[in-house]
Amino acid sequence: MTAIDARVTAEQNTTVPSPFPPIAQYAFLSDCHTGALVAPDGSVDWLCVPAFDSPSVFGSLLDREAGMFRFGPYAIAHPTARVYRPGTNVLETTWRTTSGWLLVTDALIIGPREGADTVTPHTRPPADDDAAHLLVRTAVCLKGQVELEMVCEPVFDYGRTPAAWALAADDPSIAATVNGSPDLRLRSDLPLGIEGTRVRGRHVLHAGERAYCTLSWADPSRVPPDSSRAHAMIEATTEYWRTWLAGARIPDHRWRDPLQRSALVIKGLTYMPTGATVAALTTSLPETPGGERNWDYRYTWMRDTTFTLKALHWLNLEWEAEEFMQFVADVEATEDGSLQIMYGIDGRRDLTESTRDDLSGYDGAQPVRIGNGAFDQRQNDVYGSVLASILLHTRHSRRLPRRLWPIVVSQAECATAVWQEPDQGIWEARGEPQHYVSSKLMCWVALDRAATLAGIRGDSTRAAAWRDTAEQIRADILAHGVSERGVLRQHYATDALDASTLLAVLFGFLPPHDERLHNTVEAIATELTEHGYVLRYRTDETDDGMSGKEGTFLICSFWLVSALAATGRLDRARDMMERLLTIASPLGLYAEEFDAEAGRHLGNFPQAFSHLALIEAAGRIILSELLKEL
Ligand SMILES: OC[C@H]1O[C@H](O[C@H]2O[C@H](CO)[C@@H](O)[C@H](O)[C@H]2O)[C@H](O)[C@@H](O)[C@@H]1O
Repeated sequence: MTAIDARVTAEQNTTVPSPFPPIAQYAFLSDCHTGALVAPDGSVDWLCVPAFDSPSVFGSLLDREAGMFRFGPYAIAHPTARVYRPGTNVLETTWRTTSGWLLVTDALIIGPREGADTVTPHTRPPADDDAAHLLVRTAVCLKGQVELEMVCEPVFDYGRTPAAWALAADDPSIAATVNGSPDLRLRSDLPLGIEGTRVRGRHVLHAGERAYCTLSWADPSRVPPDSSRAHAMIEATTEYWRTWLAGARIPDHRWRDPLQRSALVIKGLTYMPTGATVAALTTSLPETPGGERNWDYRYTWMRDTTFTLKALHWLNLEWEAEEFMQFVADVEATEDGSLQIMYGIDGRRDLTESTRDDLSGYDGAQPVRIGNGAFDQRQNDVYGSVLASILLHTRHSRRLPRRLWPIVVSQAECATAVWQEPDQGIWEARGEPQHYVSSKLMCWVALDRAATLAGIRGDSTRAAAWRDTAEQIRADILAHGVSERGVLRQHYATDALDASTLLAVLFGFLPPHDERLHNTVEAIATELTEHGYVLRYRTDETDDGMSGKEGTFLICSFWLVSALAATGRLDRARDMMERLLTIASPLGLYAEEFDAEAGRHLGNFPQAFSHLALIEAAGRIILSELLKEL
C-alpha cells in the first residue's frame, strides 16, 4: 500500500473526525517577524505577535478555544482550491458556493513603505521598514453572489485572556482591543459588530464586488484605509517576495517549484531584525500523535541555521549568510567561550521550558511546551556546524571577515576541549550522555574547517595544530565508531544505526568510495526505513528519554537522497527524491516528520530542517546530472 493509499484508508476509517485539521493542510504566511497558519476553512489558527516567539493571539492550532480569525464564505468549510501566488508567500483561496465564486487573498504585509526605494535582491531593506505588522485579507466575488463572513476572536497569551473589544467612536469600521498585549486593531469595510469576545461582519458580495479586513498590532498609520489600498499592499508584498526570489539561482529543472517553495519557507522563517531563523513556526505539534514528543521550535538553533545557510548557498543566496554571521558575532557565548546550542531570535540565552497544561494540545497531544529545555544542553556538533558555515561564507565572499576570526578560534578551541566527552547528540536526547559518532564527526568538521580558515588567514601554527587534532578525531571515530560489519554506529556503546551518521558523507569525512560510507548508507537505506522513508533512529533501540514511537524524519530522508547521490547511486537518489516530493503538503510544505503508515505529516510545521535538506538533495542530484552530461 502506498503512503497515499494508507492516508485515504485512514481517513475512511476515522469515525469521529478530529476538529483539528491535518497538519499538512495548513498554509504558511510570513512577514519575517512572525508567521501565520491558515486552515483550509479560512481560519487563521496560529499567529504570535509581534514576533515568532511571542505568545499566540490565535492559538486554535493547540486548543480550539485559544483564538481564531476566519474570513471566507458563510457556512462553507471546504475551498475549491488553494495556491500560493507563484514565487510568493501570498495565499489565494478559491471558494465555490451554491450561488457563486469567491477569491480570498491573504498576506502578512512585508516590503518597503510607500515611497521608499524598491528593494533589489541583494540590498538590505531599510531598518525596521520591512514588516508592516499587519495581516491583510481581501475578497472578490468572481461570479454570482456569495455571503462573506469575518469572525475575529483573538485570545491573548496562548488562549488565556479573551479579548475585550471597542468600536472606534469616530469610525465604526474599526474595532480595537482594549486589554490586549499588544493592542490589536481590526479594520474592514464589512459592517462590524462586537459579540462578546469576538468581532463579526457579514455581507453579500455580488460579482465584481470586493471587501477586505486587516488586523494590525503596531503602527496604525500603515493600516490601509480602504479596499483598494488593501489590495495594493498585497500587490506590493507579492512584488517583495518575487524580487527576493529573483536573487536566487534556481536551476530551470522540473524541481524548480519545490526549490522555490523551500527557499520561500526558509526566508519566511527568518527573523529579519537579527537574521536569526526559527527552526519552525510552531510549538508542540506532536511527533507522536497524542503523545508527549512536543517541542517549541520558535528559536534559533546554531545547527539548524548553519545547515540552512549551507542550503541557501546551493541557491546562491548569500545575503542571509551575511546576516546570520552578524548574529553569531553578536550573541553572547557561555563562560567557557562556547556558543549555546540555541538562542532566542533576539539573541537571548535563557529559553527555560514550561508547560501549558490548560491547553488541550493539537488533537490532545500534551504537554504544550513553551521554551525549550535543550537550550543549555551540551551538543558537541555545534562547533562543526558553525565553522563549516564560516568557511562556506568565506569562500563565497572571498574574504574572512575580521570580526569572525575570534569565533573561529573559540569554536576550534571548544571542539578541541570537548571532542572526547559524551554529549546529548544532534537529536538532543534527554537520556544519558553518550559518545555519539555524529557529534564527534562534527568535531572533526570543526577542526578540519578551522585548519583551512587558519591557512586562509596565514596562521600556519594554528592550521597545523588544528589539522593534527582533526586527524586524531578521525582516527578515534574509525577505531571506536565503526561496527564489526563496517557500519558507522550511533554511539560508541551500541551497534544501533543513526541517520545522523549520513553527515559523514555530506561533510566529506571519508572519500565517497570508502567502503564504510557505502556500508553505512546501505544499512540506513535498508534497515532504518519505513515504507522507504528514514527514521533518525529506532526509538526501541535508543534511550532518548521519551516514550512513544515517532514518525520518519524528513531531514534524514533527504540526507539519504544526498548521500546516495554523493556516493554515485544517482538513479536511486532520483527515485527517492521523487517519492519525497509526492508527500509534500498540497501547498508544497513539509513538517518535521512523516508518519509513513498513516501518510500524514507530524511535528512542527513548516520545518526549516526538511526544506533545507530538500534543497541540498535536489542541488546535489542536479549538479551530478549536469556533470554527467559534460
Ligand atoms: O527529540 C528530542 C528533541 O527534539 C527537538 O530537537 C529536534 O529539533 C531541533 C530543532 O529543529 C533540532 O536541532 C534537533 O536536532 C532535533 O532533535 C527538541 O527541540 C528538543 O528539545 C528535544 O529534546
